[in-house]
Amino acid sequence: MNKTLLRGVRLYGEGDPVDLLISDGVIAEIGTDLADADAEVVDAAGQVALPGFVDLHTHLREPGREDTETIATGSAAAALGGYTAVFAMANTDPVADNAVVIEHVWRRGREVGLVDVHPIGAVTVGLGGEKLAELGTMARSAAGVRVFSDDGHCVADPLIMRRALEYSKALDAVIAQHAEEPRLTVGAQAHEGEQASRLGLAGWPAAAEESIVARDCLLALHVGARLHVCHVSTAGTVEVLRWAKTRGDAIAPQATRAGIVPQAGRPGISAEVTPHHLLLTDERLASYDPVNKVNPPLRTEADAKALREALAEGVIDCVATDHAPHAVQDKDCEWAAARPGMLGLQTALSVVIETMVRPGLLDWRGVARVMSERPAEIAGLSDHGRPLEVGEPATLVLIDPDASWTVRGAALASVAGNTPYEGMTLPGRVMTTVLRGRITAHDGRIRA
Ligand SMILES: NC(=O)N[C@@H](CC(=O)O)C(=O)O
Ligand SMILES: [Zn+2]
Ligand SMILES: [Zn+2]
Repeated sequence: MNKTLLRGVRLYGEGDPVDLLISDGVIAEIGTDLADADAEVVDAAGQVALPGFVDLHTHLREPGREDTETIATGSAAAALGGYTAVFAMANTDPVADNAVVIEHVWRRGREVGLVDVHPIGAVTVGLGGEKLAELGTMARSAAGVRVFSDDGHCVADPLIMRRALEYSKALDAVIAQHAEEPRLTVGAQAHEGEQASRLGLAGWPAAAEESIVARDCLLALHVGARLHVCHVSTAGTVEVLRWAKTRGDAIAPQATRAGIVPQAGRPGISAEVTPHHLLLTDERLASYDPVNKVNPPLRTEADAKALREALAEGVIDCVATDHAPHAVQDKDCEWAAARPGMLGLQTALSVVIETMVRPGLLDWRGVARVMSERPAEIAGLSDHGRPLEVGEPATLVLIDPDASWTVRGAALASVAGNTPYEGMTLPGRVMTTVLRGRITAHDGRIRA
């Protein structure tokens, strides 16, 4: 059966409920009282339909750390979280800095088939920050890489960063930067501020992020290339982005006159925020529980508030999970020895509802924008983040907006269980995820 009838959904949470007939991977009909004898019927009364989510920042850990996540388990977590496409970061072992590793991740993602897995290529060889990786070879591989990042590490050398931006421009790609001036974060354990002083933890100053973001925006504007800022965490970064985006719009014609042709089509400077930086703050560090350790660190309530407002306003373009599974032995240990990172794929939507929808900062159209349309646009995906209209790909998610659930790390699909939301009851539930007409997850279960 290649037909599915979704009954009683509200498109973007707006208007009266409609039925959606999916046939051969596309939305074939939208109307009321639709019927089709051959279709599988999904009763979705009262559920909100949005385009499938796109995560620009996922750590799938394969190859190398399959004891914490695999492409199969990470894809399952993604589908259960409402995602139809994820971008897999390059900090695997071996590093995805060449076409062989890239094509392995790409092929494995397709074999699993629950979500479109797009490998991100490393910017520098071995994430070492010294020598550019062969971006062109990765771009021309079967995976057609269009996002490059050394995430986990900052491309700290300004000349390497400039060259990376120049090459990426020629390849119609984007450089996603983990903005952290490494000289300012040597030994850092927590956001530099009152809480870190109280707890005796070495500080990670906001300026370590903001200085790199400012530098990279200037470089991207100078060469007319595309820059994407990963996991924005401070109010100051929001101010820098606001300035750079305004300047980007203003100087584009001048740049063209000076012979610098800006990369066409997609946004020049873009940025993401994680669900955990929207909801959690360094108040949580008082327990010294490393489940709260993440890079960049949890900041203050004033920062979180600025991030929520910037996301609502569009200064921050999208939500990305930075889903970062870690083994028990790397989390269940003393704070200083623990690895930074938290799970995010299955909790992202609920955290966005809690922090953005409930307080009235975003409506469901806004959720579609920050979790699907904008990330798809930034990465240049043409078949995700599409409007829910007849003839468009049936790549979508159905959400029960009134449900709530209690997070249990052990019950999540990831191999690892390091969720900071353990025991928390969060609003909204992903009911069904559909990828090109195929149901990948339904009612909390994967459909293989
Ligand atoms: N976010 C994290 O704290 N950790 C990430 C790396 C990264 O995103 O910088 C990881 O790979 O574990
Ligand atoms: Zn990072
Ligand atoms: Zn990351």
